[in-house]
Amino acid sequence: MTVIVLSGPIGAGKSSLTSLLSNYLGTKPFYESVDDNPVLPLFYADPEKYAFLLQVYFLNTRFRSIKAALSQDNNVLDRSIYEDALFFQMNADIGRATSEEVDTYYELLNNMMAELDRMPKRNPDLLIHIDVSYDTMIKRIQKRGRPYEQLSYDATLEDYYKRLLSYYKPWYEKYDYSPKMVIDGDKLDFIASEADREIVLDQIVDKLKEVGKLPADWNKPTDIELMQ
Ligand SMILES: Nc1ncnc2c1ncn2[C@@H]1O[C@H](COP(=O)(O)OP(=O)(O)OP(=O)(O)O)[C@@H](O)[C@H]1O
Ligand SMILES: Nc1nc(=O)c2ncn([C@H]3C[C@H](O)[C@@H](CO)O3)c2[nH]1
Repeated sequence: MTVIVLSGPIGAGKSSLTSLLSNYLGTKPFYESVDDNPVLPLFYADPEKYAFLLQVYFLNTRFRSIKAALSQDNNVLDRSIYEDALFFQMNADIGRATSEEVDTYYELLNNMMAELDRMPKRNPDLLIHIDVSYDTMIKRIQKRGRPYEQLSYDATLEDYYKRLLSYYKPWYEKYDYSPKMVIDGDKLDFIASEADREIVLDQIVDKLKEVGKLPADWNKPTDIELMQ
């Protein structure tokens, strides 16, 4: 049984790959709460005021998801608790958190991670990081069309998104909770191209085999459904 966590910038394709992969492997998907997240629009309207609240909201939902995922041991998560501090630290670095909020956040996060350390299954089996350039990221954000994420809503989002991207490389290098791999999200269009879809799924299956986590009873499906 496997627990796979995905990572990557906004619009990289994590939700899309989560649905594809969970169908392909016959596992359960866990999606990040976005459209039902009441704090997200508040954050984009007034980031200084809502950065801490939004982070606590995400941290709480991510803690719930990773605990359920590790307990059930047969899942794909479209973003996980391991990425939470990347967002918070980046927002803190641009002055959107007081030092008391920073201290409280890290204390809470450390408490949660210590809880995970006490679980029978403590870590995921694989991290799949989707790497995208700024151009791809912005195209996908436009394609998906959430109003408050558009540059036309707030021109300063360009800097925010570029800064966010710059935090991912060091984060990925440091991540050591499980084996990891990168998917080239600029080159491989696993939505529109069936050939690219095959390549991405083959890469993931090969990696799962390499780390001894491809379930022995798994059979390659003949028909890959995209549940979008
Ligand atoms: N490889 C791809 N090729 C082309 N379009 C894609 C690809 N992956 C995702 N998309 C499209 O880009 C948009 C964003 O994708 P998705 O919602 O999966 O991203 P995400 O990484 O989950 O984003 P977020 O971080 O905001 O939750 C969607 O409209 C999706 O159809
Ligand atoms: N500030 C902040 N912290 C997070 O942990 C976080 N996780 C996701 N997001 C934002 C990015 C997309 O708009 C949208 C969907 O990913 O939610 C976050 N924003």
